[in-house]
Amino acid sequence: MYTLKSAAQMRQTDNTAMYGKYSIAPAVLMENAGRAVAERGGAYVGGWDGKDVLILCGKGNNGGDGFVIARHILAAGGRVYVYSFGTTAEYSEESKAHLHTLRMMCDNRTCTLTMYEGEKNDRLLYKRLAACDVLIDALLGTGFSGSLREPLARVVAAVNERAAAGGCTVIAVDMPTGVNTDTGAVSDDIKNDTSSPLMADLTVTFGSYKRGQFIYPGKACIGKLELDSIGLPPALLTENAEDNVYLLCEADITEIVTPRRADSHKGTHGTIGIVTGCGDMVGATLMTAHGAVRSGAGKVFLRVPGAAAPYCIGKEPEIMVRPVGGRDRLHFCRDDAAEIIAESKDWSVLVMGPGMGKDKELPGFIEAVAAETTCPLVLDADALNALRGKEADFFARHGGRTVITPHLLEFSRLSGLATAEIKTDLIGTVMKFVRDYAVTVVLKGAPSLIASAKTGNIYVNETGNAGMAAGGMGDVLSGIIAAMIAHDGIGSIAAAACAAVYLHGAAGDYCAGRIGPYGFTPDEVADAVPEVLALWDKRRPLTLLEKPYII
Ligand SMILES: NC(=O)C1=CN([C@@H]2O[C@H](COP(=O)(O)OP(=O)(O)OC[C@H]3O[C@@H](n4cnc5c(N)ncnc54)[C@H](OP(=O)(O)O)[C@@H]3O)[C@@H](O)[C@H]2O)[C@@H](O)CC1
Ligand SMILES: Nc1ncnc2c1ncn2[C@@H]1O[C@H](COP(=O)(O)OP(=O)(O)O)[C@@H](O)[C@H]1O
Ligand SMILES: [K+]
Repeated sequence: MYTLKSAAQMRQTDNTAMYGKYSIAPAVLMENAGRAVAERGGAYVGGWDGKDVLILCGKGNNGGDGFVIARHILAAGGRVYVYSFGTTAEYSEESKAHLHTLRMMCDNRTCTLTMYEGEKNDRLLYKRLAACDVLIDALLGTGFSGSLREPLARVVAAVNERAAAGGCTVIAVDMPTGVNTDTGAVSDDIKNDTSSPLMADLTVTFGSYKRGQFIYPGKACIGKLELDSIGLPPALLTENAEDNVYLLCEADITEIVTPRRADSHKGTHGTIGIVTGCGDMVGATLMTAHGAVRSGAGKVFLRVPGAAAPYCIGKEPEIMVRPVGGRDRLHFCRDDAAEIIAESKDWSVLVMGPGMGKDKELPGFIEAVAAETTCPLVLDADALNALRGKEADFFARHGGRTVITPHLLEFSRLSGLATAEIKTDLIGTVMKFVRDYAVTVVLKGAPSLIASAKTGNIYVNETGNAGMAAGGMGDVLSGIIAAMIAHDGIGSIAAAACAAVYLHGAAGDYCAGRIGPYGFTPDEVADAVPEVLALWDKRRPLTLLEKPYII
């Protein structure tokens, strides 16, 4: 599992490394950073020998890295043309030191340094841009916010134009200029169409991955992403005092979803109660159940309103379908709650939401069931909509054993925030929501975020693909989450949610590889879950030495 840091957390890490007990000299960290870019960038472009490299340096420490990079590329046989957008006086002490060394190396042939003073320098700068093989973006890193100001806005626009024409390879130092480290928001001033962010082919980032590298639209600017420790102490890189955000990796999930015990029986693998559907919607119900079956649930009970039952019975023989109410019953009613509550005493987990419709009786039913049942709840779709306006009270009472799985629009309804506002800071918004409501959240999308009610930690999931942008994919996920909650030995609801989201996306990726980039169905994604589990079993190490990380 990788930690995804915010700009402030990265600054804190750097400061502790430099001024705390480790006492790493600031110029050494900068040296390591610059050297990492030169080495990794060199490998990416097939060596520096004979290459013309334009290096753009901002007035902050990102620019300081650029001075170091120039020195190493020069030593590796490249020609470097460095533009500094800061004045000597503005630079930090370590940047000043590296600027001085670079200045001493300038020979006006293989190494030039221009202190950019305004438009008068543009002509030669653009000529250099038109002729370079590689462009190094050391303009702005973690210090960027808002929209790009001039002259950087026009310079970045020119770089993008040249790169889009296939002219040069673009390597970003730490962050592409114009991408917000915390949110993935990008510079995009609609009044000024030249303020778009820099589009990199390769980004070499330092110490820890940053949140904005994994959230769109920033993620689209990163290109290939490489992480270099730059010699920072590992102990400083994994944990922060608060607000921890992690990237899920396969090893984290295979640790949670342990192989089946050979002597297990159907009771070991949980009994899933799926209480969904309405008279004119049974597809969602069946897809939810199918997701649970394919993810290894021991037993799956499906309870649907009477009118929906004939369309479910026998569709999948392993699912036990029972109608609620008579043959003319289209929706669940408040009075159905007692029957479900009684039955749920034998269930390991209860799913409500997919395809339940919007009948006015539904909120009363869902609230009554949730209040009386004691099993974990997975609430999706119509169950979430039914909670509107009552979520604070509901989560205060049942949040601890509940996973909610909204997509962006459902999350907008629940949080009362506009989707555009949520998108400006996806991670921050979910973090605040979980802190306020103490319920485990799966915010579905690309990427999906999982937030643990217990720890407030956020887990970013990268599996999945645009082929999954199709009706019913979320229903299958609800079933997978339920099966993972019931999975033998799973540590917590949040761990189950992380495992399920990762598995769901991996199954989607498997389908995209086997069937094609889109057009595969939710049921095919569910059917691919055992295939993914089989691949995991093949790759699994014999012994699991570490404890699960997600709690
Ligand atoms: N020990 C360490 O710390 C290490 C740090 N390292 C490196 O340092 C980087 C962080 O350095 P940093 O903090 O100096 O920030 P940085 O990204 O250079 O930008 C600051 C400048 O941005 C400017 N600016 C902001 N928004 C703007 C806008 N919209 N449009 C235009 N300008 C804008 C802002 O200007 P101001 O608003 O203050 O006028 C300010 O001058 C980090 O990414 C890594 O590369 C490595 O060397 C490893 C060791
Ligand atoms: N572009 C994408 N990349 C990765 N995953 C995606 C993408 N589009 C959709 N998904 C996944 O597919 C599922 C869609 O769920 P949802 O929107 O609830 O669909 P539905 O309500 O039709 O079942 C979510 O798990 C989401 O993360
Ligand atoms: K940069």
